Amino acid sequence: AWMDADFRRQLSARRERVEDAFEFEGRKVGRGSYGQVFKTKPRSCADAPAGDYALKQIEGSGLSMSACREIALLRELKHPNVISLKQVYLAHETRQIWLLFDYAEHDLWRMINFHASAKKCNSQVSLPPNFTKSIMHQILCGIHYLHSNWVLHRDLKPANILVMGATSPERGRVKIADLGLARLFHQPLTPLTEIDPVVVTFWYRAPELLLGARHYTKAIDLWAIGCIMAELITDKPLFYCKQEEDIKTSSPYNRDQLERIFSVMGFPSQQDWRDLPHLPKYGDLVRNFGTGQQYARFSLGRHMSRSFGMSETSPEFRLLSRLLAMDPLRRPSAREALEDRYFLEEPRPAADVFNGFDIPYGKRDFISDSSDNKDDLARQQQSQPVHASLQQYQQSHQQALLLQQQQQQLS
Ligand SMILES: Cc1ccc(-n2nc(C(C)(C)C)cc2NC(=O)NCCN2CCOCC2)cc1
Repeated sequence: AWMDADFRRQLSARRERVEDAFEFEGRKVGRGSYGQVFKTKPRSCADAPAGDYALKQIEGSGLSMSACREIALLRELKHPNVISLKQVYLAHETRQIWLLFDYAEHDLWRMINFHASAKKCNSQVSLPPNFTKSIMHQILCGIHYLHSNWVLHRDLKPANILVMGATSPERGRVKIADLGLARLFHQPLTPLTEIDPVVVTFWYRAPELLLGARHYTKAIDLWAIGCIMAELITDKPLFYCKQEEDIKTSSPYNRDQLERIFSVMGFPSQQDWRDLPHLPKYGDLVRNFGTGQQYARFSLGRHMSRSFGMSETSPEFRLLSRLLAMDPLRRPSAREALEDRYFLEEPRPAADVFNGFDIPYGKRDFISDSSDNKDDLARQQQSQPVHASLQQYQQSHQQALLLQQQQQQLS
């Protein structure tokens, strides 16, 4: 071995083991193709500050390409709205890699599902008037930081927008993360469904990607942020499209997803999107949709005003329509979006997106090894979790609230 055996023994004896520093038995909160995540607390002997941490055990063993990329990328990045990597543990015996992060109790996927379910049974949840504005402001700040460092996210969706919980010193702060799945391949053309049986969702994918654009761009991230803004306002995915089971298409062209986008946005004219005819899949588009006359009367303004009573002259709508420009060249940069009037007028965005309001969401459930966590699978599909019934969801939520209250009384 290249290293003196005695020196290796010394290093090994001194190396801090993750199981010695953290308690994580039975505290798994997430699992997917990327690995698994535990909610942990440092043991008294550890030198980590008290509080909750997320321990991600990377799938596979040894320094895989993705592990290398995640560590190399995260250790360079430091911004309040981007998840921060606290520590890396290399278990030499098992060649396991563990990443330590701050723990985020909430994420937009669970939060939006909670509001959607509450709406369905007419039990309104009170939220600050600047709730959407605060979340949007922090997402754009985080993405502006990433884009300034020439880091593209490529897979922005509600599940990847984490929010710190009540017990965190950063209560109500947005942290952009990437829980994996789309991370292994960078080219937009690689069929992700080959690496993971879980169907990937196209609801947040920009139209140019669906029409064969060969490279991710910053504008692709801004489109996804527009989709997230609409979903925060309406509690429904703007471009919701049923996922055919195990789509094996290797082409990026997804007719149903494009159909959904056109039925909300209208069909892009030559004036709207000059470069459209130069996209690789333009031929398929013409074959499937012709001149798009059937979408002539559709527009985002019509959709948002008819379905959600949103005024087309409101600053909120104007920013939304800028972000959802069909032509990527017409979408604002993150900085230009942050300078939009929407963020300058009252109520101003807050550092705590809950603005001191009680946080109504339950804590993350621990998942057992036996049962596949349908929530986790649904989250990866970014499709709505299939709750056997709303009552079941409510009951489990009520139980969670009750348990939380009992725990608070005990502590
Ligand atoms: C291969 C690879 C995978 C992920 C990343 N990646 N990229 C990001 C940016 C900076 C773009 C937001 C974040 C991560 N990793 C995680 O979020 N990791 C998850 C952290 N979470 C886990 C659950 O608990 C909170 C922290 C990079 C490369």
